[in-house]
Amino acid sequence: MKRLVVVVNPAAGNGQALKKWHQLEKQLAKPYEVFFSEYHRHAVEFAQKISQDAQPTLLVAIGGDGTVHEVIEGCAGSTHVEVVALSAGSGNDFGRTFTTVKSAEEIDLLMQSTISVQMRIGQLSTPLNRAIFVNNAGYGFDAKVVYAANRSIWKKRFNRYGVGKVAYYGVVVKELLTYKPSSLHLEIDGRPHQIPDVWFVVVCNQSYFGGGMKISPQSNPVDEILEATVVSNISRWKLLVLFGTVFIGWHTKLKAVQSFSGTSFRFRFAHATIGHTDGEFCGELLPHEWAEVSLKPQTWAMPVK
Ligand SMILES: Nc1ncnc2c1ncn2[C@@H]1O[C@H](COP(=O)(O)OP(=O)(O)OP(=O)(O)O)[C@@H](O)[C@H]1O
Repeated sequence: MKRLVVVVNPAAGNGQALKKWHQLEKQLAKPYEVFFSEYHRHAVEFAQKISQDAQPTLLVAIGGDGTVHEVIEGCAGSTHVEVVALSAGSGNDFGRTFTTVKSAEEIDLLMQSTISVQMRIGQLSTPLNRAIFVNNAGYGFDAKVVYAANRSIWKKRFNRYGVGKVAYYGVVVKELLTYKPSSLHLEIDGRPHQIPDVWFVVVCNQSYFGGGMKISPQSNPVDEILEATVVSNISRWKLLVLFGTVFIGWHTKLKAVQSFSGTSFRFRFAHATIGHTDGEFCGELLPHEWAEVSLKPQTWAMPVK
């Protein structure tokens, strides 16, 4: 018999996760355990503990991409812990590709199921940092927006009134006006590419990033390859238009957008550039330091109904 454990990030989706949990707990059949994360990466520590027990477990992560990322990181490599999300964040890119649940009935079905699939995890290594990603890892303009938005006092203030996205768009415009593109040296399975004037590079395990933008339409988390999208040599205002076309996947036709596929990526920038994995800040890459991205031999188990 599987054990049911629910992880709730009370901060996710501006309190949406907590609301969804309160609705769910009224319908959920006992027994179950519930855990509330109290700080950044708390859910990693908890999922690690859970995966040390030998008991087969279904872990339901209630939150956004950051919460799902932390839970999967904590139990990566364990075959007896299955992870499924109940999307309650502001972006929820994970749920656009991977299985999610919405109700107690769906959780009940997964509790009875004996089938799960192994999904691959991406891995990012820099001289100072090592991180996993489920959705994508990016460096440049997009990471700068993530970083600035998460620290914006306006986001917190606007969030109180449920309009946090207004602050987010404000950050996008500010970064659009001030971000300085940098040249990129990118190697894919050993093949070198020198690309000047790069706004960002994002390596994807699935298609979506930034809350529904189909940045990498060909990415499929069950294959053995990753795709990198590089946006370069484009004016600030055309970049804004490009972000509009990303939602429908038309950006790949633009000259400023290059797509590459492979199993192992290495890159470095001429200027210090910050990065993210699954929308979580993952540190700065100093000029000429290498970042390496590959598919990790490890996997995480996703339950099947
Ligand atoms: N109790 C807590 N208080 C504040 N932050 C927390 C707490 N628990 C976890 N966190 C952090 O909250 C951050 C945001 O979580 P998450 O990404 O799930 O929500 P979101 O940002 O609303 O959604 P999305 O990433 O889909 O836009 C994560 O970095 C996580 O580490």
